[in-house]
Amino acid sequence: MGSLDAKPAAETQEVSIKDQAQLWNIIYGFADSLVLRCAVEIGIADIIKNNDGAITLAQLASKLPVPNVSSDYLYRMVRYLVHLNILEQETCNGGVEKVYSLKPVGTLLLRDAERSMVPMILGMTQKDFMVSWHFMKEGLGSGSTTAFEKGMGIDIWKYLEGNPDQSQLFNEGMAGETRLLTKSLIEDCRDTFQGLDSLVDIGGGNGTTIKAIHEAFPHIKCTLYDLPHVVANSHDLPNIEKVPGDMFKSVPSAQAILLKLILHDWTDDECVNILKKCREAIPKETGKVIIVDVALEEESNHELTKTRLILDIDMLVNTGGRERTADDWENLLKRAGFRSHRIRPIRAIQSVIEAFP
Ligand SMILES: C[S@@+](CC[C@H](N)C(=O)[O-])C[C@H]1O[C@@H](n2cnc3c(N)ncnc32)[C@H](O)[C@@H]1O
Repeated sequence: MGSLDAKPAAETQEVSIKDQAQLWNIIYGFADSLVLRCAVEIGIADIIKNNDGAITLAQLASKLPVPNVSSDYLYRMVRYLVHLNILEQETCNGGVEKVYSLKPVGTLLLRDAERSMVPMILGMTQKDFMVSWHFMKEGLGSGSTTAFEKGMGIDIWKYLEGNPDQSQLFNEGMAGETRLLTKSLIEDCRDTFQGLDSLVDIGGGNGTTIKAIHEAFPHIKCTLYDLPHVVANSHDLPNIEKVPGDMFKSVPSAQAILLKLILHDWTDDECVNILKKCREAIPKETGKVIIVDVALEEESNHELTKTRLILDIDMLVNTGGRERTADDWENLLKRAGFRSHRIRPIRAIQSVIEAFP
């Protein structure tokens, strides 16, 4: 008898309270996102920081930008944030009063912190960006149309082009979210950049990444390349050339090309198209394409696997792209005509994939 036959019928298997609770947690997963959004909207993290790092509920209520705060409502929100490991709760005055401070994750909710995730939280949880998740079923049978397009009637890049405020939030969100990633990229892959004389960051957003690379390696001639409306609103970038354009039409020439969080937005055929253009834009002997994207290990129990799989679903729903396994990368790079490549893990959710023409 095969092992499949050995299993009892599914409906006769024991189901525990724990199983049921697990499903409740999944059903209400959106509560985590939206309690977080509310915490950001009312600025809890900054209020705590500006109160010397610790605050009582009454103090917090008095500093919120909301009239007549209900202390019961606020307490229950704060209690949930403690449970989410965002706030720390301690007691003082002989255990009578509770005092709240920021856990390390909570510091990512500070508005002006270098690695703030506030724009990303506000961007990803705003109503327009949640519509696509309700169109997953329609996306399933759609061929080339994403759930985002099904829900919003327009693809994500056109939507951002027509909504400057959302576009700015998205670009700031990407920049904030990837500051830690860029730090790991620079620190863990110094040898990748050290010998380069020129580098183009394709789809470089508001220029945060290329600016950091230029600061770490000032000898490299750096270029930011992105869609015209994105380049027009990018940071002031001394000594960095800005080139507006469409990577599906052409890419500027350089010794190396950086594709950071780009290929996961596109289908395999679209990636092959982009990668072929990149291969033609770099020198055959000394050139390379530096890809920064997830290298998915589907079977792994690694602590970051869930995050990587969530990002894959995000790509599935919103951009039509995907997160890729080592085999997927190998196939893609072979199809685009690259001679060899190596995947380098860094201290990040993503890895670095160096591809040689
Ligand atoms: C997910 S963001 C990544 C931004 C940045 N590389 C980073 O790591 O934060 C994708 C970027 O690709 C850009 N993009 C989308 N379509 C493009 C195109 N056809 N040509 C050039 N850039 C494009 C977007 O404007 C956006 O800045």
